[in-house]
Amino acid sequence: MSKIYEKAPAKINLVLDVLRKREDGFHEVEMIMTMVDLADRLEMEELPRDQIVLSSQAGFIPLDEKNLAFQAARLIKERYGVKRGVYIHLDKQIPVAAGLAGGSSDAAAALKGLNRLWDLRLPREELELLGAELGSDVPFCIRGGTAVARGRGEKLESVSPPPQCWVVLAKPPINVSTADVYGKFRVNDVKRHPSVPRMLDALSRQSFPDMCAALGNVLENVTLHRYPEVRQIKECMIKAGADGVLMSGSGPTVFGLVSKEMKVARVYNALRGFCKEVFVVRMLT
Ligand SMILES: C[C@](O)(CO)[C@H](O)COP(=O)(O)OP(=O)(O)OC[C@H]1O[C@@H](n2ccc(N)nc2=O)[C@H](O)[C@@H]1O
Ligand SMILES: Nc1ncnc2c1ncn2[C@@H]1O[C@H](COP(=O)(O)OP(=O)(O)OP(=O)(O)O)[C@@H](O)[C@H]1O
Repeated sequence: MSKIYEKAPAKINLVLDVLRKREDGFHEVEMIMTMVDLADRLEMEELPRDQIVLSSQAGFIPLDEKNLAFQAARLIKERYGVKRGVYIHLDKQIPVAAGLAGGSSDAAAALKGLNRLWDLRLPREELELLGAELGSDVPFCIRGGTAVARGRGEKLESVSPPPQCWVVLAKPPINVSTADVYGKFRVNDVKRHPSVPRMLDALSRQSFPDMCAALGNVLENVTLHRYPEVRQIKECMIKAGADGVLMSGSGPTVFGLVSKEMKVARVYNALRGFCKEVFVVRMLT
């Protein structure tokens, strides 16, 4: 029986701005997201019975309907009346509740993989619409590449990829709930909104220094205020010589952009003193 494999990469937010709180409780955002080369891997295989079964080597994530990959499989199966079963093995590499969209990317990979396994031939736009039902970051994870995201994150416009560089990711041992961070966020407290056009200009000119200067995330202050260790990680990365440093999503992962290979080891080693989960990756361009 044939197996299908899908990679589920992590995302970082180069820009995350919040414009206002909406009537439906979500926030109107303006973000620029891009994928990095740290990925979960999903293996999908037909089951002889009509059931969704999920397994993982990671002991710390739910494997039932609370898992976003499970929810994705159930959604596509029910929506298109598929009467077949699937066994999904999730090789989890992306830290959980980290601001790296790990669960969202698993859901996206499950939708893409099952579209192939069950020969549904759904166009990408339809998968993105399905993905939006599972979470605000899922449509971007289906699209991949680099994109501006608006609305609650589901309205996408693909843009130029960032200039190539090293990305050091550091996640302190705390789990941050996205709902909590948005819940504590007050748009009137924002002193300076990051500029999406400025970042787009840096990307279109492939200017690494200008990209670093245009980084910005308005959720950072909420998480930094609550978790001083995130602030310490930022300071440590800057001191160690990272060229641009920002918290990703609602945190707590902080990423540092580094252009010169000889500087990467210094940043990595400095961070290892603070937290166990440190990764050196490349942008997925
Ligand atoms: C922080 C980011 O990861 C940045 O990319 C996203 O904005 C959040 O994306 P996500 O984790 O896929 O978010 P969802 O699962 O859709 O929503 C989780 C919770 O975050 C809040 N939320 C999320 C997205 C948004 N635009 N406004 C919100 O207020 C809502 O309280 C929601 O209940
Ligand atoms: N496939 C999955 N992988 C990781 N966590 C999952 C998954 N499915 C459900 N979860 C649950 O979702 C919560 C958030 O996990 P996730 O890793 O997606 O957060 P995140 O990286 O902060 O996402 P985002 O950046 O989109 O806000 C965790 O509490 C976890 O138990």
